[in-house]
Amino acid sequence: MTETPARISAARTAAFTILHRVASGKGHSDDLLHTMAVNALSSEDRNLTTTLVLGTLRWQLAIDSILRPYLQRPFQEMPAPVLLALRLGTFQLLLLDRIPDHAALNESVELARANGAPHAAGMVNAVLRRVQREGDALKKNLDPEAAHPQWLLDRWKHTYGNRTAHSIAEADQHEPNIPSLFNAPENAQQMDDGSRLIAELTAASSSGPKRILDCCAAPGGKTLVLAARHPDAKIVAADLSPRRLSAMQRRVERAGLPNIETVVADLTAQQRSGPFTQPFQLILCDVPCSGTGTLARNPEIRHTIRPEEFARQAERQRAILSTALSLLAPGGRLIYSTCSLEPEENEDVVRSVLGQPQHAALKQLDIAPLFARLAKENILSAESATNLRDTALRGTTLRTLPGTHATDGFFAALIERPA
Ligand SMILES: C[S@@+](CC[C@H](N)C(=O)[O-])C[C@H]1O[C@@H](n2cnc3c(N)ncnc32)[C@H](O)[C@@H]1O
Repeated sequence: MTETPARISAARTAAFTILHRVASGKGHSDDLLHTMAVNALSSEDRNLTTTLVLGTLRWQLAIDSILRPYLQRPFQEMPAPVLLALRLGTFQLLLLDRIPDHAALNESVELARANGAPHAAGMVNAVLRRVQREGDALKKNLDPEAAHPQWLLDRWKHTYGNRTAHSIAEADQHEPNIPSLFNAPENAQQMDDGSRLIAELTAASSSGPKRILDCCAAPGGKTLVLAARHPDAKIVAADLSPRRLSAMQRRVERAGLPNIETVVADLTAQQRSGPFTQPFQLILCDVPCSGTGTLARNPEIRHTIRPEEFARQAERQRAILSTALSLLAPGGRLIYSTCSLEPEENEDVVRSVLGQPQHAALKQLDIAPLFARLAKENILSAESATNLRDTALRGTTLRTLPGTHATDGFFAALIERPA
């Protein structure tokens, strides 16, 4: 983190540094907001840093369309620090009521000056003063839809209808919901409700499995739920990334769970050796995905994602699902899940893989009865279970939607290999 010049607060310096790294493709906001440098800030500064980073990234597209007519040069020709200072300043002026205008304005000018653009300080000052003056009119144009790429919004409108697409866009502009879906917290692990729902549905889909496979396990939140629900099972937690898996291994050790074995493996390739020689009665296949259901939590995804990405993701997802299904024991069950809103990564993947001749024996089951089972085990209230059954199903699959449900957007399909 760069040193804080006297006239710039620690929070704004930290936010600027993180936004600069995100814009240069040098890290994800979520990781960068949890570094030692940020943890060393006071809790007030840490909170402000988080608000500034996530808020600016969430509103960036709408802010850019406000700024564009005020600028004499196209964005591409503008030095990154100038653009970032303008975005940060505009975000505070238009969207953060508790920040005094003079702090938002002056510190943004100083940020541009201190980060290699002293010549642009006058311009940043003039543009932000205009934003301040015209603030009331500009605020009316801050539409959540304008904060998303049009092509992505059009996809959601096509898949879910205009009204639902609008509520997804609205939900993306707010802090994610605090976990509240389940009756009791799980292991005091920080886990969002959508992720936990996937883990609980997986655990509930099988009784007394001897061997469980978590195919794409790191950082391991769902594995820990599976271990808590099936303490007598042997759990193999596989992941391609040694770095993510070793962080997971430390988490597993802290939780004191000897029944989890972590293993580095590429599940796009068939696996026959080591822990994969015996089949599994229960498999979670929580594949890597575009993450379009998590834009409130991961706001920058909307700035980097491209339409052609879904086909690339789907190719890898089909390969992983196919490997996982080949490891499923007779009578065994598998949950395929993503945090993507795109059918190409969800229903289409399941349909395509189940259509392959080697998987002809497999059957897709209705996921709905699992809600009742979670209620029966007092993991969900009866009311939540009924509500999910009535609102979070698309055909036989789970489909949670930001704005409709108090969770990120998750998909899950249940597959069985008949005994
Ligand atoms: C959605 S995340 C899994 C989250 C995890 N299930 C949890 O709840 O904490 C997807 C994971 O898949 C892993 N991955 C990506 N490609 C893989 C592959 N070919 N084989 C196995 N794991 C892979 C990534 O490293 C990442 O950790």
